[in-house]
Amino acid sequence: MASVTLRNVAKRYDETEVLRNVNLDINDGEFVVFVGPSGCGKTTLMRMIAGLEDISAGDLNIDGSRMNDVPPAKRGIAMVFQSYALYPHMTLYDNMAFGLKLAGAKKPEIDAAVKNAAKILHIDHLLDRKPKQLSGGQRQRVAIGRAITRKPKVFLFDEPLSNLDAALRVKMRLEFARLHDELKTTMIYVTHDQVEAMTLADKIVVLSAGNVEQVGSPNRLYHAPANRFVAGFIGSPKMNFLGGVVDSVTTDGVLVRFETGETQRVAVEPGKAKVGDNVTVGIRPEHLHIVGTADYGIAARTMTVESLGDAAYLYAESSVAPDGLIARIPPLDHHDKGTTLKLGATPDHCHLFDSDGRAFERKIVEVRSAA
Ligand SMILES: Nc1ncnc2c1ncn2[C@@H]1O[C@H](COP(=O)(O)OP(=O)(O)OP(=O)(O)O)[C@@H](O)[C@H]1O
Repeated sequence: MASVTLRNVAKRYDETEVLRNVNLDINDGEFVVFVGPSGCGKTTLMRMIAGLEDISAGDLNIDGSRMNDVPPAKRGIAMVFQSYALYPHMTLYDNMAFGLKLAGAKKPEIDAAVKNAAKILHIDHLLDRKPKQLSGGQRQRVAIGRAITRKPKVFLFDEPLSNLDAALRVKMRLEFARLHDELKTTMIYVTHDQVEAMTLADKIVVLSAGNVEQVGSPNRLYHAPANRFVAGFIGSPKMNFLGGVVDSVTTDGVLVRFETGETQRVAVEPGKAKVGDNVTVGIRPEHLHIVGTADYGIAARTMTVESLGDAAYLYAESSVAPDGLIARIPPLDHHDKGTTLKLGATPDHCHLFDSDGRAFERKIVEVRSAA
C-alpha cells in the first residue's frame, strides 16, 4: 500500500499543455478513479504516475519519496493496460509468472504468487491454457493476475473494461470492487464511464481539457458538483440546465425567473447573487417532476417517452432549456407527443450555477453529510 501525491503537476508536448496544475492526494489503500471525456488527459496523468511519460513540471511523490526521475520498474507500481498485453505463445501460468521470473524470483516463490493470484481471480482451473483459448473477461483477469503477482504498492488500471460487452463489464466491475476489498491496495483506475467511476471509487477525479474540475467522493460529486461541467458529467441521464435570471434573493435561497415569466425557487446560499444576474438552474431527471398547476416550474412540450421497464423517461422541449429536458416518470405513465406539461422540482433538489458555470453552495443536509 502507498500514498500518491501530485503537486502542481503539468504535462506539455512541445507547445501544447495537455495537463495543468494537477494537485492530488491519494491515500493509502484508496480506490481513485480518473474520469472525463476523451482527450481530457486521464491516460497521460496515469502514465506519468507509472513513469511511462515524463513530468513537465511539478512533483510526484509515492509514500513521501519524489518519483519524477525514478524509472518505472522501481516505483512499486503495476499497470494493467486496456489491450491486456498478454504473450500469446505463453500459457496463463507463464504469462502471470513472467514479471517475477524476470525479476529473478525463485521457482517456489513464483509458483505461490501465481497460484494465489489465480485463486483470487477464480482462474486457477485455466492455468495451462493460452490467451486465445480464453474469453475477454478471462483475459482481463490474467492481465490483472500478472499485476497481482508482482505485489505492487499501487495498481494502475487504464480503461480495463472497455473491450468487454455490457453484461461482462457489469460483472467485472463487481470483481474490481471485490479485488480492492480483498487486497486493500491503492488503486488508480481510468475510465470515461461515469457509472464505473460512481460505483467503484472512494474518490473521483473529474478532468476536462487538461484541468482537474473536482476531486471528491461519488456522493459529493452527485450532490454538490463544483461546476456545470461536473454536474453535467456525473449522473445519468444528464442533469437538465435551464437558463434564467435572479428575480429575488431571500434567506431561503434564490428565485430564478425564466424568459417565459415562469419561476423556480432554488435552495442555495445566495453568496454574491444579485437581482438580474444570469444564472442556470440544474435539475437532475430523477428530481424533475410534472408539477401540474403549481406556481413554479416551466411549461414544456412532450417529445417522447422512453420506457426502461422499471422506470420511464419523458423527453420534452422548452425555450429555456436549449439541450431539452428529461424527467423520470412512473413506468406506466403515458403522455402523447406534443402535450404541454408543467415540469419543476422542489427547491432543495435544484442546483444553481453562475454565468461562469460555478456552483452556488446548496443548503440541503445531504450535501453536508456527503464526505
Ligand atoms: N505523444 C503525444 N504527443 C502530443 N499530444 C499527445 C500525445 N499523447 C497524448 N496527447 C494529447 O494529450 C491529450 C490527452 O490525451 P490522453 O490520452 O491523456 O486523454 P484521455 O483522457 O486518456 O483520452 P481517451 O479517453 O480518449 O483515452 C489529448 O489531446 C492528446 O491528443
